[in-house]
Amino acid sequence: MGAQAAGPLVVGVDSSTQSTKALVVDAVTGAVIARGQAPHTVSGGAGKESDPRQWWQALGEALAQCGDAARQASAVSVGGQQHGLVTLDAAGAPVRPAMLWNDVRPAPQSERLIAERGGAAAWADRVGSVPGPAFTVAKWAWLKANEPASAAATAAVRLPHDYLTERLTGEAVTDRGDASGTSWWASSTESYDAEILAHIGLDPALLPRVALPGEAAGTVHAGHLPLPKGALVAAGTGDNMAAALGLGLRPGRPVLSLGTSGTVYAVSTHRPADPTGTVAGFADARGDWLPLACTLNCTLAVDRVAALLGRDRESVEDGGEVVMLPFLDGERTPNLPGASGLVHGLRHDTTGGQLLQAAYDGAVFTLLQALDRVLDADAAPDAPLLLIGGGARGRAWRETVRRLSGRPVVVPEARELVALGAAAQAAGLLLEEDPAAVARRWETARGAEYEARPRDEAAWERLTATLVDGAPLLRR
Ligand SMILES: Nc1ncnc2c1ncn2[C@@H]1O[C@H](COP(=O)(O)OP(=O)(O)O)[C@@H](O)[C@H]1O
Ligand SMILES: O=C(CO)[C@@H](O)[C@H](O)COP(=O)(O)O
Repeated sequence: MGAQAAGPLVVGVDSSTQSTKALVVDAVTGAVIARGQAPHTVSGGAGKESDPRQWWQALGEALAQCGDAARQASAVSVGGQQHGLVTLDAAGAPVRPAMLWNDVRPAPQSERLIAERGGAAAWADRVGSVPGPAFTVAKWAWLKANEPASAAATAAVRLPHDYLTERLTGEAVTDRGDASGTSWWASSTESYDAEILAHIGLDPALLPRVALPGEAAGTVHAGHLPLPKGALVAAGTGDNMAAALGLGLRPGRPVLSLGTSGTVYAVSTHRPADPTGTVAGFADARGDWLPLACTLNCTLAVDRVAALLGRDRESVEDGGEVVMLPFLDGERTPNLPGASGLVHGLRHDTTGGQLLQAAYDGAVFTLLQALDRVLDADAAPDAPLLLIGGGARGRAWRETVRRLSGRPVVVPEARELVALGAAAQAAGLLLEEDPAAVARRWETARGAEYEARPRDEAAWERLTATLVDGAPLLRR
């Protein structure tokens, strides 16, 4: 147990790629009273899949670690990894494992869908995003083409967070934030797009209701989790939208998140529609927008390079001119689903530490390249970057971001911003307040500030040139 509670308790959940994290939080002060975490298994190889039942089990374990505090909660909310395709049969059991956001097998379906419905600009204009392989629409098309029996047996389609919300409440409910990562929810109309659903042969009756911002999904109905029956359950949202809530973000404040995925985003008052597909035009959980770019290769890729080199993740070294594009899983930003890692400029005197630093540089470069596209007129050009996610705890990550961005960086003290954002959503529901205002009251964005350093232009140019010159290899 952590601090003593002064107000009612709320639970915030982050069901992300690698694990479920649960926080019990004082709704008035934001003090974290208890926390728990339990791991998930992700399949290796070409496909990335997880069993949704394991997320539910992990949720139970993480809540159990919170002890009595979870049993006293008045409201709960679940933030979850975006885009995952959860297919359930008529009894609510998974037809097959969920296909995750980082599963690049639907690349051919993504290309076909873009071409069949007027090209990239038409998609961006209509739904807000160009549907790359990450988007749920491409995953459903892959399932129809490759496993028609599984598609035919599907009686309900869910995203990870609303699968868990439904198991908690018995209600089929999602929210605009996570729905905007499907590409069958259109940002231009803020509703499911009947024409796109007809095009991919998905019956709208299989989808959950989209709750309005601030609306409840229901109450806890299942007795088998350590949560009080009847506690309020908020609609929940995608993990990046939850982190935006958790930081109490105002429009124009840039965030860089270093986790299983790398993401850069900012809240915007303008509906995004990037025809290049670099920026996903997500909705946020409140009624604004969340333009975001996401990479597939972030902390796991750099940790893998460190392991290959037999080095601790912090033992980087300056100098040399070696460049690495650590696209171990293919890449989403830039859209190179078939790519693998590329090293250029290796010399006899290149050290292991320099090679590891090159992996950090490559991972951070791809995110920062997308940042300029993410930021719009709402953003001040020199606004400090909020650095979050597991990687934000690492010195090598932080110093790489400072050296390649040329911006000041703030690392919030609060660690679990997705779970905190879900907790703020639950508190907002309970106290009838704006969840972002709740998070600002909790001062979740407070943290150590690091001043801007001049950008390392030479490294930036080497990375840009390697990406351009390496294109034929990366596109294979
Ligand atoms: N102290 C640390 N320094 C650097 N990286 C860290 C540290 N602690 C955790 N990480 C990295 O954070 C990653 C997990 O980040 P997290 O944001 O929790 O993941 P997820 O995106 O699945 O929620 C791990 O893959 C690990 O590489
Ligand atoms: O696909 C995206 C964003 O579009 C990812 O950010 C996922 O939402 C997975 O998040 P993490 O497990 O890294 O938190």
